[in-house]
Amino acid sequence: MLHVGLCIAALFVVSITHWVYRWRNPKCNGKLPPGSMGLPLLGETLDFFTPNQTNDTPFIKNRIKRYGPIFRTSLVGLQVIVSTDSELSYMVFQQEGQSFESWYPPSFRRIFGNQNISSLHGSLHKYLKNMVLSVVGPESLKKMFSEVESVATRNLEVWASQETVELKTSIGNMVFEFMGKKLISYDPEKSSENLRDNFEAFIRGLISFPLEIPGTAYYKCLQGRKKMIMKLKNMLEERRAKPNKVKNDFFDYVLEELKQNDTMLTEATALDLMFALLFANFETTSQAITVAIKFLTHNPRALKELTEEHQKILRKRENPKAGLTWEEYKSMRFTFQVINETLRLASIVPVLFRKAKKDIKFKEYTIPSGWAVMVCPPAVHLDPVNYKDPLDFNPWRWEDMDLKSASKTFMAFGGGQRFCVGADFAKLQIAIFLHCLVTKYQWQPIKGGDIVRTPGLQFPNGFHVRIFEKET
Ligand code: HEM
Repeated sequence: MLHVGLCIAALFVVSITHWVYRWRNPKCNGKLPPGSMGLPLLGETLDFFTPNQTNDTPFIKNRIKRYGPIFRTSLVGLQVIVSTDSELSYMVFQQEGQSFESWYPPSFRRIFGNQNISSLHGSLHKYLKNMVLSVVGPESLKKMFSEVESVATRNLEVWASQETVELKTSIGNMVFEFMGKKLISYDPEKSSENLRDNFEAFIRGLISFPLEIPGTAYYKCLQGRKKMIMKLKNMLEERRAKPNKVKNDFFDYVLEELKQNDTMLTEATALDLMFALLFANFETTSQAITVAIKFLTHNPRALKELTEEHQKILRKRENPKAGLTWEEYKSMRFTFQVINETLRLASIVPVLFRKAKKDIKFKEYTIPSGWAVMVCPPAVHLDPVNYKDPLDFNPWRWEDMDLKSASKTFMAFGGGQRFCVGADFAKLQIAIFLHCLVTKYQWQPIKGGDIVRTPGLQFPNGFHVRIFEKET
C-alpha cells in the first residue's frame, strides 16, 4: 500500500516538475526570443501591472536591457512575445490578416464584446470601418467642424467662470457629450442618468489584472459595460418604435441598415460598435488634450509658439468673429507638431495585441503559431535611436519630419489595416480645442497633474487648473 502511495506521489511530483519545465521552456520550431515565463500560471503579470510614474515603463525598459528589443513573457495566463522593435512592430501591422491578426485577450473581449470591431476580420471588419467613416470620415469632419468649435467655446466659457476646473473630467465630459450627440443624440442635460459614469473605471480596468471581484477596476469596467449596453439597447428599441422623421444620428443609420435583407450588420455588432466608439473617443481624445495642456504648462516656449500660430490665424481673418475654416485648420503646422509630440511622449494606447497565425521567422527568432504578440508603441516612441532625448517634450523635432499618422517610428494610432479609424477626428478635436484655449484664455495649475501608468495613462489626483480670460 505504502508503495502505491509513494508511486502516486512520485508520479505527481514528476508531472508537476515536467509541467513547470514545459511552462518555463515552451516548445518552438526554432529559436524562441529570450525572456522569462515567470511563475507558473501567474507569469509576470503582477510586475506588468505595477503602477509607475515614468513615461518609459520599467517592466519594458528592464527587459529590453536584459533580453533586447524582442522578448517572451507570460501575462494573465497567455504566452506572449513582446515587440519593442520598430521593424517587427511595423511588420506585425502590415501583415494583418496574413501572418498576424488582430486579437485581444479574453479579458478585453468581455469588456468590448465578442462582436467588437477589433475581434472581427475580413469583409465584416471592412464593412464596420466604413460605417465608422460615415460618422468621422473626411466629409463628416468638414460638416462637424463648426460644432466642435462651438462646443469647445461654450465649455471654456463655463470653466473660466469657475474657481478651478479638473481638466481630465471636464474635458472627458465635453468629448463624451459631443460623440454621444453624434451617435445617439444624447443630451446629458435632458437625460435622467449620466451615461459617461459607466466609463468611469475604464482606462484603469481595461489594462488591469482581470479579477472579477467587487471593488476591482476590472469588475467596475464589466459593470459599466453591462449598464451601458442595456441602456443602448433600450434606446435603440425606443427609436425603432418611434423613428426620427429626419435621419440625423448613428442610431438612425443603424436602424436603416438592420432593415436591409442582405446586411452583414446584427444588433449585437451594432451595439458593440457604438459602445466602442463612445469609449474610443472619450478616453483617448480627452487624455490627449489633458496631457497636451500639461506638457504646454511646463513648456512656455512651445505654448508661446502655439499661441502665436493661432493669433496669426485670427489676425489674417477679415471678420475676427467668424469661426475657423477648413483652410485655417489645415494651416496649423506647429499645432500638429504639438499633437504628434504629445501622442509620442504620452503613448495613450500603451500596448496593442495580435496573434501569430503561423510560425513566423524574424531575424534569428521564431514566433510560434498561436502566441500573442504585444506591440509596445511607447518603447518605439522613447527609443533614443528613433528620437533624440526622447523624454523631452520637443514639438520642434517634427519640423522637418513627415507628420503623417503612421510610420515605423510613430505608431500612436497603430498602423496597417487596423490603423485608428478615428485618428483624423481626434486630431481635429485636439487642434480646435487648443485653438479656442490659447487664443482667449490662460491657465494656472492649482494641484494634481501627476501621471501614473498601470500601464494605461492616468491622472490619479486629476489635473486642477484655474482658467481665466486673457487681458486684451
Ligand atoms: C488620441 C486619440 C486616439 C488614439 C491615441 C487612438 C489610438 C488607436 C490605436 C492605437 C488603434 C489601433 C488598435 C489596434 O491596432 O489594435 C486604434 C483603433 C481604433 N480607433 Fe482609435 N485612437 C484615438 C481616437 C479614436 C477616436 C476619436 C475614435 C472614434 C471615433 C477611434 C476609433 C477607433 C476604432 C474604431 C479602432 C479600431 C480600428 C480597427 O480595428 O480597424 N479612435 N485607435
